[in-house]
Amino acid sequence: MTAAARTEPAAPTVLDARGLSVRLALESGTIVPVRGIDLRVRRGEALGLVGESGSGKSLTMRALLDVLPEGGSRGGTVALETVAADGSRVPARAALVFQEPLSALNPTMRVGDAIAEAARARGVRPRAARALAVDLLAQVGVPEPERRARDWPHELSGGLRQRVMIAVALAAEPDVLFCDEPTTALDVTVQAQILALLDRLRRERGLALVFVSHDLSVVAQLCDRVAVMYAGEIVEQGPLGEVLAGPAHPYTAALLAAAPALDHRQDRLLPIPGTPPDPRAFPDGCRFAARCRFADEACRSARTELRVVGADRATACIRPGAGEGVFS
Ligand SMILES: Nc1ncnc2c1ncn2[C@@H]1O[C@H](COP(=O)(O)OP(=O)(O)OP(=O)(O)O)[C@@H](O)[C@H]1O
Repeated sequence: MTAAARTEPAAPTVLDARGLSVRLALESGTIVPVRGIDLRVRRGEALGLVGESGSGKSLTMRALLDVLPEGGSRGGTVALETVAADGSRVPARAALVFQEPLSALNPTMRVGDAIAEAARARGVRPRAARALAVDLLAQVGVPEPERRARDWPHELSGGLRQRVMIAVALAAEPDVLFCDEPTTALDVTVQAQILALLDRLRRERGLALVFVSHDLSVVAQLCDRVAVMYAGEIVEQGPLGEVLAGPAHPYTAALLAAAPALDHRQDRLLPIPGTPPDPRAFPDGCRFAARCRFADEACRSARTELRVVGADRATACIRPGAGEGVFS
């Protein structure tokens, strides 16, 4: 796989979020851990949403799907629909793949039945749903699919379980597949196989992917575009190759320097010095300023809005490119 753009420019939009924010009502008060998120994903495109733990990736994804935790509400607009050439709008179907399939798969259901159930939820008849389950197991690379369809989730390895989870997701015939750290729990060889599978599915089916990860080098293997999150905001967005070659935000540059080598000799993220701010007390101005070696007074009082810095590229840094080359 390469990071080259593979998406037709004219591919229709399937997901369009504008000014998305998340508000959480907690016992200790209300917080806004995510704000001002603009995201657009086209058919067949893979968008990576990357950032450290706690940056708001999962809440953003849950807000996009309107499945926020208790006490959560979203602001802004989310259009999960395809816009045809004639301008008509058709709702887009979405499915979700999690990090830990064992907790997502029903332990009392054979894996074939779990896939068939997902197909039946969109009206497929029982016999056809069972046949589809075996077919989907084959499509996601599960060997001996007829036999494996009768297995229980706990009988499968982590990699096979993740393939089953992807088959469950595909049974819903999604236009957009949301993946939340789907390979984080897997060893690097199996991780590469699952990424290759997701890449094949999007090419064969025109599936759009929203791929959430803390690991930029994983995102780099799969995605055409990347949105970098920090402290609940997108701080940089653009085509993957361009962002990697010349990060326009010092946080992206720091993430890049901390990312495991693309050859996976290193399997964990090296921490960036300092810690992200608490959503209960986000600072005014640039939220990365306290950890940024280029920050000055202007940064601490600046309005951090994404600014266009090139074709299809945006950064929230008021000095785009300040950290370029310094962290690497
Ligand atoms: N139910 C909740 N109650 C209180 N705070 C929450 C809740 N869910 C998320 N948060 C807070 O919102 C912020 C964003 O969380 P989120 O889970 O979206 O981050 P993330 O980038 O997905 O992190 P991770 O990679 O660890 O999942 C964090 O500071 C988190 O502590």
